[in-house]
Amino acid sequence: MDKPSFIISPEEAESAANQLGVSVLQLLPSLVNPAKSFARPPISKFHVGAVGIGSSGRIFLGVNVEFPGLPLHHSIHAEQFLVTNLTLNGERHLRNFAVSAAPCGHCRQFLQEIRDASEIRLIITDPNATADPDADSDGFLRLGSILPHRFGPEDLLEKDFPLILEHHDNNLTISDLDPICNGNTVELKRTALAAANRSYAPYSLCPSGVALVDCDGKVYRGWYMESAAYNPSLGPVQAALVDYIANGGGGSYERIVGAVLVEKEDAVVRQEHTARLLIQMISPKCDFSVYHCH
Ligand SMILES: O=c1ccn([C@H]2C[C@H](O)[C@@H](CO)O2)c(=O)[nH]1
Ligand SMILES: [Zn+2]
Repeated sequence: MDKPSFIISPEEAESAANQLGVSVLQLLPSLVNPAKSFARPPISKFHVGAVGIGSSGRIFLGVNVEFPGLPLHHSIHAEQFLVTNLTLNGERHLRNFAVSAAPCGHCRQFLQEIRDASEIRLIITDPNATADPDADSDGFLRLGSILPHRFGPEDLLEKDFPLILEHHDNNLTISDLDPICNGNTVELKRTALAAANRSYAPYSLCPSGVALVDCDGKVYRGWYMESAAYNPSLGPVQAALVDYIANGGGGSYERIVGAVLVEKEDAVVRQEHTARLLIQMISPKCDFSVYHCH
């Protein structure tokens, strides 16, 4: 593969694995280094790459992203980027992933939102990582073995509640969706509403979605995703930036010229102020509007 993209089709994965004489599973660790080169860590300069395979056979990449000028908790971890990439592309399950460094506690926790999280297998490609006696013969470890005694969705939700990668529709609407405003705003508003409808906010019941448009008129979107442990939750602007980084051709954030957030008016968890702060910091001239849904 000359230019690794953030998604690799099952056919491409198969042919790359054949060329290297390895299985598709063994291909994952070999994609971690190329993935690392797409990370955006201007604060730490520490590049993290995560490469996972979904139940469809597609391979997804994740990288870490940091935002100078803002507190560190705005950062996107590579594993969170990977989960966002999976959900934005309708992938229903993550079975195996490779990652350049041991996943931090926050990521181990965020991954708990995936059904049967303990059964997800991972391999840490850092050559300094200590060999784990619990690893399978192919070197992969179960997430459950590095996060025992888990706190997760089943502590707070009904057993069959749809989890982060599973289909759900929040059935949100905006009463005056198409008032007289220019076409661009209508499209962004519709996209942000559709994103909010896919938001995973089972703990606060405050879903939200963001649409971004770049200077070429290309639209990106992302939705808020919560963690049972609250703090590892990922904001809707971060999720939309995952789409921008994965599909925007690698440009700077200043190319983002418009942003729309859709959230509930009476939300107990509101994104508006944080979203404005982040967007203003990364693209000061970006136009930002908020619409309320019901
Ligand atoms: O599990 C982890 C641990 C750290 N990082 C990132 C966050 C930050 O950008 C940098 C330094 O912590 O590495 C990840 O992406 N995943
Ligand atoms: Zn992490």
